Amino acid sequence: MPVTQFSTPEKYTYQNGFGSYHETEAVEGALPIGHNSPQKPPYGLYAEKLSGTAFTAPRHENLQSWLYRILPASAHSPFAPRETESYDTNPTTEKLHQIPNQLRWDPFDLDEKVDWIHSLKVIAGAGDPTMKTGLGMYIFAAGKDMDEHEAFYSADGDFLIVLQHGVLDIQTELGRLLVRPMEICVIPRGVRYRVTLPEGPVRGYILELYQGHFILPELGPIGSNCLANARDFQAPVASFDEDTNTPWTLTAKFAGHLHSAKQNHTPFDVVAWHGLYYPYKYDLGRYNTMGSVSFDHPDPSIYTVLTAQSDHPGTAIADFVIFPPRWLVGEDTFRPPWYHRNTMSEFMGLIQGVYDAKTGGGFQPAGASLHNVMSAHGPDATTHEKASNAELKPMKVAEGSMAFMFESCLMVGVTEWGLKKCKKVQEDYNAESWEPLKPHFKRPEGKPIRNGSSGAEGTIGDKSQVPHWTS
Ligand SMILES: O=C(O)Cc1cc(O)ccc1O
Ligand SMILES: [Fe+2]
Repeated sequence: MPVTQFSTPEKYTYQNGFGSYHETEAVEGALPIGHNSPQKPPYGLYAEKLSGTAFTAPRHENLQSWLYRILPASAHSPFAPRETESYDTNPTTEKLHQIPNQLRWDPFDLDEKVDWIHSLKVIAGAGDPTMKTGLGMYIFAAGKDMDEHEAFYSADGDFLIVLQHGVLDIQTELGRLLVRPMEICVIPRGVRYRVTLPEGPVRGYILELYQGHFILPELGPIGSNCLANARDFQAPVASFDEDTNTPWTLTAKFAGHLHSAKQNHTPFDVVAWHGLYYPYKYDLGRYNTMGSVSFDHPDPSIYTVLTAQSDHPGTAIADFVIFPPRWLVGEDTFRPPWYHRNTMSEFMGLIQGVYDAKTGGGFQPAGASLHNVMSAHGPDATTHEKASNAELKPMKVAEGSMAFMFESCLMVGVTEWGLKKCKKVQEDYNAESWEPLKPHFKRPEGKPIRNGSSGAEGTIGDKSQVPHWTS
């Protein structure tokens, strides 16, 4: 797939690299040299540290940045609870429905009436932000800019934002990010930002990671490149406003609830910063997709963009996986995903196009599905019929399409909103997808039926079973 080439408006300048130590100054000389916290930082700025990991986290995990700003982040009034009755994104305080059903949702509606903060609806989750465990999955749909003088942060986790519709202009303390169709971004815990909508309503999905941070997946035998390449991740450069005489509201999401404080200066006053803890974005069109060039359908882990590992290596609290346009060439292969049950839970969404495992029409852009721990799933009957009879020439699939998956080792509960209030759950998901599957088994004539007997016959060494391309 050709790499997307967006031209970037001047206001948005980026520095490239995932996990890179970045430094940036909007005014030359604003970054102290050699020091982090001189007695008097340059130009009368305050030095402030923003820690995304414990001070003592091992070096390879340690994430922090030094900010040089006009006033420190602490210069605000005490927080007061806000909309406490109506606003709750904490999966432990809302009743979660733990159900083994396969679930699928119709496309979520755009909502012109709400701003970014009030657009966040938890659909499913596991764990607890107060214990820094687990994750929350959100649908967002907003149609209004945040108030001109309001900034937001989540103390609960890192936001991985998967945009499905529209454009997000995100002014963060560390600089500006313009997130466009087919781009994703990550806003780390605590980073303050304001979202405006230059092209009208927006919609998408969010994974909030209550524990740890995203990293790039290991490449193993693939080698040192491919999948999402580090150089394609873009962090903002420092950009600041000078405003110490305007009332601002600072709104925090803390344990799933909103709290607001007042301050008389802009939070976007960081003149320079350096470090490893910053927001970033990534264009999914740059993903270098790998696949089988011989036979069989590989595990979808080969499509991982970002992963957040549990304490057990290889087992993710959250994998962000995409299904980009790609060539399928497998010989004698059922090419769509196999039927399966997974110890991991799989939440899927569709940014655009048609997902190649669900060609029956029920999985639509802006919709979603959840196949929880051990909930059986796989191609719908329409897809099975097509794929098991298709001529196996090289074929480009998912052209113009982008499905994705949030995969987690945790069993995820579905919120009251997700199961009922949103009114998008498809009652006929199973009836449309798998119940129409027909048995094709034909008992071979003249062959003995073993049924547990200790017959010695087998296929090992039977030349007629060897695939034609190896014989
Ligand atoms: O269930 C799904 O559609 C996601 C998925 C895709 C794939 O190619 C292999 C396994 C898998 O869970
Ligand atoms: Fe699956």
